[in-house]
Amino acid sequence: MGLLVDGQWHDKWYDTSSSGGKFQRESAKLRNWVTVDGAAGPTGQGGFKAESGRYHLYVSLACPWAHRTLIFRKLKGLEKHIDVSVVSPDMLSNGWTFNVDAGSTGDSLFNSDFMHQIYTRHKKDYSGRVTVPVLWCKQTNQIVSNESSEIIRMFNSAFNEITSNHDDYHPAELHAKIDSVNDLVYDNINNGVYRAGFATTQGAYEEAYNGVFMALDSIEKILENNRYLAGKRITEADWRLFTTLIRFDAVYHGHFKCNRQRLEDFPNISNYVRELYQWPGVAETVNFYHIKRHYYYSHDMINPTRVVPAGPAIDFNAQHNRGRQSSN
Ligand SMILES: N[C@@H](CCC(=O)N[C@@H](CS)C(=O)NCC(=O)O)C(=O)O
Repeated sequence: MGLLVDGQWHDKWYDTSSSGGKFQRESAKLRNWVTVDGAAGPTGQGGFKAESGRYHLYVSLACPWAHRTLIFRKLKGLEKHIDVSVVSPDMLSNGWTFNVDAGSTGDSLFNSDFMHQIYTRHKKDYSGRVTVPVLWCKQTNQIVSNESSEIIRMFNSAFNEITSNHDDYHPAELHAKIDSVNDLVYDNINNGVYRAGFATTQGAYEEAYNGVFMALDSIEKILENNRYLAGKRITEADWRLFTTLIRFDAVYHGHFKCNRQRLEDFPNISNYVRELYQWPGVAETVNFYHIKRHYYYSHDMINPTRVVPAGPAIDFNAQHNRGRQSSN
């Protein structure tokens, strides 16, 4: 684990000493948008027109943020149009690697050894964390975006004319609702589990832990009367939550100490996560070997023996009861 400073790799864990033991996530720095006609998006530069074969996605199958982009690539029929390289689950002194023996597909564009080489290929003297996902433009040889929440919005709409898939997971009439659910889920659940797991003081951990379960209790209530988080219709808010939920009992409950309850103990959430897991194409994006191996093996300051737990045994293919809610 580390970061680039003026293009040089430094092996360095997150510094929580100046923040009272709190983990603070660095915001993503590369924020251009692929658009239908190449016009600039809400942030960054223009020039990235949606075209088949022009973009490449770098992901980890362990990472919940990268997982969102893989799900949208599936749901939106983009597999033929956007190819993918998968890093190894082991993120050690060189950060993410393309070590094929350790579970990577290799870097199919440049045959690089390390993900940080993709960032320095983009900009020789890049400074910052080397995160996945990354959307790469093969035509201009640069990173378009390293922000998953924006990559899924590009995938949701920019390629519709190419794929003829007009499914919309961010419909205009639900923007406000989706934003409010996303705020609750991002701070307290998606990032909340990391804030609990990477906290280095008791107080910072407990604050994050309380947020995780406050938000899960709210979600459990929402799902009592609504099939999905924004009502009747599945939206990006559901997929953004799903990638944390599917990892929860396997990793966040134990490794990140989010252990008031397992998700299996929440009747609505546990059925809902099964419905989403069983959604066509989605199970293929979930890889529990990469998920467990990454966290338990890479974070040796949390788990110094690097022993990866064998369980839990959970059947995500079991029948769910969703669809019986009075949807509103
Ligand atoms: N804001 C980013 C966050 C991505 C992120 O933090 N990815 C993690 C993997 S789960 C990572 O690559 N971490 C490496 C690091 O922080 O050095 C997004 O949502 O795309």
